[in-house]
Formats: sequence, structure tokens, C-alpha cells
Amino acid sequence: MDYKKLNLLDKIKFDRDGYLLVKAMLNKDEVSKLHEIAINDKVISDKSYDRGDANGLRTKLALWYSLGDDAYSLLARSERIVNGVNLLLEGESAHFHSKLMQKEPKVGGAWEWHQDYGYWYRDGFLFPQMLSVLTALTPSTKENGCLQVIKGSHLMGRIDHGFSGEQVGASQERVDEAIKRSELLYVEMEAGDTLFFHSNTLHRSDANNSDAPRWSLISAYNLITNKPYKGDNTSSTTPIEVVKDDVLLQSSSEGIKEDANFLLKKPDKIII
Ligand SMILES: O=C(O)CCC(=O)C(=O)O
Ligand SMILES: [Fe+2]
Repeated sequence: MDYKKLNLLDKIKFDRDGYLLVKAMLNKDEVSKLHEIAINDKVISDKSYDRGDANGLRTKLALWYSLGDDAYSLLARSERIVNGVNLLLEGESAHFHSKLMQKEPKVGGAWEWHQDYGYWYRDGFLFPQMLSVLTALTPSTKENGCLQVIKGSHLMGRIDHGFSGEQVGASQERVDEAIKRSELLYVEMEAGDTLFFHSNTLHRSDANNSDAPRWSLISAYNLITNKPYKGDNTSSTTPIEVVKDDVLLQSSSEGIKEDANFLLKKPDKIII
């Protein structure tokens, strides 16, 4: 089977735009397998917590650090993803954390404008040599609150972030100005599409007012040399044990293990 491979042209686009959308990164069988595992994953639902938006709507998510042999990790460790991330980060990457985002129909809340590095800066990462890889497990549309990005906003550098309800958001003044000058894109995705985006790319999403769930898997990566100067996180500097692309379909791996190192919600902790 042919798997997508990122190339230098992709790298040029990513450097210019701050994101790169790869259609059908996962084939139909892979994404239905992963989706099926996710919706039946008792450990995930057990370890999920929710985050309120300004209107009191809540998005569920589960977040864990170290990679294992579960199906989500097999994707996060796969050659196609890790080689792509290494190309974009220009060096060997480590896996910071992964999260399963569950934006349910009618109740799934919005995310404020932010940069992921706006959060991670506070975790002690000195350089924004980090990125996120979002794979859609269901279709992601304007109606169910797909991700929105401001093209090229990663080139603005880190913007101040402050609390906005239970979330942390980027300075609205800066965001408003950025939107005047740059394109705001709604990143609509089919299940199996993957979006790579820079840790300084401004992004947000609307609440899910539709009847369709929006589920996605987001894995965050760090350049392995970018060791945070505080905190006890070791995953972000641990080499990834890369696996072949076909392992996701071939293996009998299922959901995540009960003892994976999950983040249990601490309201004062900026980690998302
Ligand atoms: O998937 C979304 O709607 C936004 C989530 C996000 O940006 C985050 O978790 O950092
Ligand atoms: Fe984010």
C-alpha cells in the first residue's frame, strides 16, 4: 500500500503558511478502525475531562503523554507521521502529548483563538520548535466546529495569552489585527485527513451546533533538543520508537491502557 510522504514542497508551504493539510493521510480502513476503537474506548471515556467555553458549552478530551502500543500511539509513531514531523521541525522529534478531542453534537464547545506555544511556553519550552498533528476521525465541517487558522500567523511570533473563562486565549487586539491582514481559513476535513500546524499558528474552533460529532486525534511533537527547563515531563525529550506504516492496520492493538500517563484535569494547569 502507498502511504503519503511529506516532501520539500510541503515543507516550503508549511514554512510559509504555518500549516499543511494532507488529504487521506489515513486510508478508509485505517480511519474506520481508529474511529471504532476510539468510540468504544472505556479508558478514554473514563479519563476524559471537559473544558467550558465562554457560553458554558463543554468539549470533552483525554490527554496522555507517553506513547505505547495502543492504536493511537501506532499512528503517532508511524513513519509517515514521524518522518513528516522531522522534516517540518528540521531534526529529530519527540512526542510531547496526544489527546482525543470529542466535540459532541449540540454540546461541544468553542475554542478561543490561541497558539499552542502560548500554552507550552508556560511549560518551560524555550523555543517554538513544536507542532501539532491533527487527524480527523469524523468529517470536520464549518457546521460541526472545524478548526480555523490564520494563514501565516506563526510568523508573528508568540502573542501574549491570558485566561478567558476556563481556557487560555491570545490577545484579542492582536488577533483582530491579524485577521484584517491575513486570510482566516476554515479547515474542513474528511475523516482520515491530517493537518500539521506550527505551534505559533493562531487557531480556534466554533461550538458544534450540528447533529454530527467532531472527533479528532491531536498529537503534539517537540524537537528533541528543545528540553523544557521546568516540569517533570520526560516524553517531550524521549526518542520515538518509530513503526512501519502498515502496523496500524496489521496489529491487533486496541484502545489505550488504563495506566498510560494521563493528564487529570487541574484547572490551574496550562497544558492543553
Ligand atoms: O480541535 C479544536 O477544536 C481545537 C483544539 C485545540 O486547538 C487545542 O486543543 O489546542
Ligand atoms: Fe490548539
